[in-house]
Amino acid sequence: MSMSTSPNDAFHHRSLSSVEGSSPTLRRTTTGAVPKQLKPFREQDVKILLLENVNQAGRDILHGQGYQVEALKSSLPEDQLIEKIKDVHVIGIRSKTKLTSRVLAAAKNLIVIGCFCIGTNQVDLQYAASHGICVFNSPFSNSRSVAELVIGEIISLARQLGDRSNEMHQGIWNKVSTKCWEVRGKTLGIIGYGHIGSQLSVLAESMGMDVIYYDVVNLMGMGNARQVPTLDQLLATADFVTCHVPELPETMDLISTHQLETMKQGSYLINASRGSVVDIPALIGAMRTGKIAGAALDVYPAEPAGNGDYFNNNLNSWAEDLRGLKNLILTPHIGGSTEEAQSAIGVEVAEALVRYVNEGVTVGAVNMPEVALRSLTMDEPNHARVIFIHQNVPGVLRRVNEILGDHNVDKQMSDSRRDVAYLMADISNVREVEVAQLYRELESLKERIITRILY
Ligand SMILES: NC(=O)C1=CN([C@@H]2O[C@H](COP(=O)(O)OP(=O)(O)OC[C@H]3O[C@@H](n4cnc5c(N)ncnc54)[C@H](O)[C@@H]3O)[C@@H](O)[C@H]2O)C=CC1
Ligand SMILES: O=C(O)CCC(=O)C(=O)O
Repeated sequence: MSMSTSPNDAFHHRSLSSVEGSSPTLRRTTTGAVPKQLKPFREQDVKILLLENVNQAGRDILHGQGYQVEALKSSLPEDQLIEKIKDVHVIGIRSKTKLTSRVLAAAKNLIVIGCFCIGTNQVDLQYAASHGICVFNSPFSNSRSVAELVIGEIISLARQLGDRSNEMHQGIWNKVSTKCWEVRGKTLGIIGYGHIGSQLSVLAESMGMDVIYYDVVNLMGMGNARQVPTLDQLLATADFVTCHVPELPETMDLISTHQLETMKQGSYLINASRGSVVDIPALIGAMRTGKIAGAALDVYPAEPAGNGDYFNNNLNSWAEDLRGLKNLILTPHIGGSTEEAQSAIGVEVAEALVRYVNEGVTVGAVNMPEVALRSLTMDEPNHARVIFIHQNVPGVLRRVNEILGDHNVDKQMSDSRRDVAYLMADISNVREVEVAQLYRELESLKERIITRILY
């Protein structure tokens, strides 16, 4: 049975008591009616693959639905991923699993991807959308954790804490104050003033720093922070420069030789965004000359799939040069790795996946139009929810409404995003045989990407 499409399986509703006991998404509607769980499938038929050690809180929510959940601690190399993804309906990943068009082409049953992180650059979002695969992420559950890590790094770099600690671990007492600074009164330059950048701005000002930021969008500064018109102006003014932009073609090597030359003598660079944003060989050169007095890197162009002694020249050709530098903090992509962030992300993304699988709701999706209708309730036993993902071309809605026309459409919503449109309609008083007929008719439309009927 293909869970994404078939309405033909036996009607299957859990008893109310078992639903209430287990469902984290169960809530009363504003009228007090209990939402009906919409399922054309048995929960145990829904196959979910979770990679990269998704937090237990998220796993519990998915297990609680009765889905089949396989959770692995690390990511998978492409060929193994292609094998594994073949029969799953849902995949959950973090930042390391690359869901390329090649991988997604093998995922014949996949209807939804959960990125248990902020970044979605690891997924071919357009390919996914054009194949009706919805993608969710957690847009800000780990922002505070990243901002706090950066605050720790600013102070650590200013005081050369990494070096002093390493020396003490080797038995060396090296009490120095030369080129060690307070951060009070220094200028922090934030590149990318989104969720993380703006949170960091507030924390930095509370330590007495002046904050400037550069962003491609005009944004209101928090507190006394000021937006500057060019990246070069930020680089020439800031004592500490920190990057919080997404991975995009425009942010590739955003900090390279010219930008490092533009920075102040003896300034510091932090990158906890994506490894492609900083040209690391150029940074190595700038640190060797003393132009850059210290740096902190949390992200790298190539990162290993799991934990182990992988940070060497086989992974990135310059890794051993980096490891030899002074006042350089290297962390293994832990910006969002706190208990608080991981459990919040686990809950947020798992709930979005459950809402999508069970109710077809796309609110919060990063590659699909956002569509929601209020939940069907137990008071509406013979209602069905039609979900029709289709190419966004003229005439489709007319044909869909011709098919739905013999039924009472209680409510309907449709929206589009680029080439893909998403229609959701609740129809009342339908019999199972009619559901199957509706399904067949919608499937026969040439613009159809995915049809799902939930009841
Ligand atoms: N190290 C880690 O563990 C983590 C890393 N991240 C990375 O941090 C990035 C930023 O996260 P958020 O602040 O939540 O994203 P966000 O989307 O809230 O903010 C990004 C900001 O960058 C701006 N921007 C885009 N292109 C730009 C450019 N060329 N120059 C200047 N500004 C530009 C945007 O206008 C936006 O204001 C994420 O995309 C992700 O890659 C996120 C979480 C954890
Ligand atoms: O912790 C993770 O797996 C990834 C964090 C990250 O880079 C993100 O949220 O974009």
